[in-house]
Amino acid sequence: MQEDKGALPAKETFSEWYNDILWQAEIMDVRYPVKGVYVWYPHGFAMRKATYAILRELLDKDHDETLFPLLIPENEFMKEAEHIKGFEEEVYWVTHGGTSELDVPLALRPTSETAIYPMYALWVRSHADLPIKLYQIVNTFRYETKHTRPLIRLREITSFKEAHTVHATWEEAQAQVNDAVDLYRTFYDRLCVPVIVSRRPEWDKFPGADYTLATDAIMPDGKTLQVGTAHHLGDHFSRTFDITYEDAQGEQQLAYQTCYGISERCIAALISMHGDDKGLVLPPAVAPVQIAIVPIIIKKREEEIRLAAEKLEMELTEAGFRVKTDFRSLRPGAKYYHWEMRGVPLRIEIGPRDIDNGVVMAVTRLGEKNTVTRDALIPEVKAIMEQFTGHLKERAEQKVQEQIMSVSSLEEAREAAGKGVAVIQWCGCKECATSIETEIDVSVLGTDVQSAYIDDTEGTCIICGKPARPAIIARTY
Ligand SMILES: Nc1ncnc2c1ncn2[C@@H]1O[C@H](COS(=O)(=O)NC(=O)[C@@H](N)CS)[C@@H](O)[C@H]1O
Ligand SMILES: [Zn+2]
Repeated sequence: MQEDKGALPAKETFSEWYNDILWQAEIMDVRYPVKGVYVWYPHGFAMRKATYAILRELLDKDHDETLFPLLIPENEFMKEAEHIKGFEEEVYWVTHGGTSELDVPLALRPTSETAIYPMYALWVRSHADLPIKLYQIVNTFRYETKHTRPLIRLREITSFKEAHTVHATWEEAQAQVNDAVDLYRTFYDRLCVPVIVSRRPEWDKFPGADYTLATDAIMPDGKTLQVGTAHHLGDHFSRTFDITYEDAQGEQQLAYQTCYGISERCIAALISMHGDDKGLVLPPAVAPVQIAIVPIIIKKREEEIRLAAEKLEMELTEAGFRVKTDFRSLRPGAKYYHWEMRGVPLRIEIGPRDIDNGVVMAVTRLGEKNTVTRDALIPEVKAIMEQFTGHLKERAEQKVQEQIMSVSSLEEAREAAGKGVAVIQWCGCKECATSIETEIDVSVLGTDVQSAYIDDTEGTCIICGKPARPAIIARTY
């Protein structure tokens, strides 16, 4: 890719910064000629690969990965009334095979309940077949009419992890939803992204669910991004798709289900929360390049310095790091700029003086300088990397703490919603929520909030004065 792409906008002009970083750090090419559909650059794709490797590691502990077809026949898609209502405006249809019209139109999966559950009905016979815990990571299609945005609001969701589980009882499904939320917390912790978990209001739950627990990240502009959801489906789908099992007494019972999903919004969140005016700042766990070696060449000792750099790269690679040595004929400063833009957590400089003194200079992406003794290279680099991850977490937690504000009046809530998440007391009824949402142009994100920064005190509703519980409100993506 061409080197000089002009200056990155300052981070506080977040929207411009976000669009530009996708190009400057070679994450996505947004020039593909279909709205809401984008192309992964190799660097972005390597980030996706490392990020989803963490998600798979966590899921594979007690799920199996699988793959269902993309195409869903209309008769199956149209079976569950709530689900249809929720998706009929969003689903793409395939109506022809070549020049001949299909006898049954086929939906491009917006999510895969209606592809998977007819098969679950064939697979589930006895309680011994339960629980089923499967997931797939696929592309899904939603005809989004709101403003589309790379990684945030897509028409082709390229990295849609959807898990679908089947259980013998409502309680077991409830426990699974809680496990799913715990898994999401662990996943986002590994990305150093703080999240807030809450129960979506009834009118905002997943179509066909009993309830939805959502995971929200607070973006630098104060708007929240829903970066994961877990749904208790009750027996709504098992009734519709006849997923029943024979219990120990030989009786036919309806199964209980959950589903939970994450998309590439997880990457949007990690780019946005950690990045700065110089570009990406990536947690080592997801950085395609974890260490950039920059040799400081002087003519008369060029060969020796080159050899020393190659040796460094070999040792660090053998120790399991993802390393790149930059031998390009550019000034060191231009090389620093290049790797900082790509969010490389650690740069190692090696020049003639370093070789003479048996050291290397290790500089983290946050500008922390460490003189590392050459012989203790691996343990010291490992320690610096762990420390760097810790600093990223602290920095993100600090920022999020400033963006959560408990308020006791609508005026204060309006003020807070411009900067982040406002915690208010809400009685839980729709009328009060509607007046809050219309009055100060926010969404009621949810209740039963699980966050270290929000204590669960009782109070009186900000609108009607009735007994209330904490609820979070914010502007959202
Ligand atoms: N148009 C979109 N672009 C990017 N991500 C999206 C889009 N729509 C939804 N998502 C993400 O995908 C997650 C799961 O989508 S969902 O509709 O809430 N849930 C489901 O589809 C359920 N079947 C669980 S897999 C959401 O929490 C959100 O983070
Ligand atoms: Zn009220």
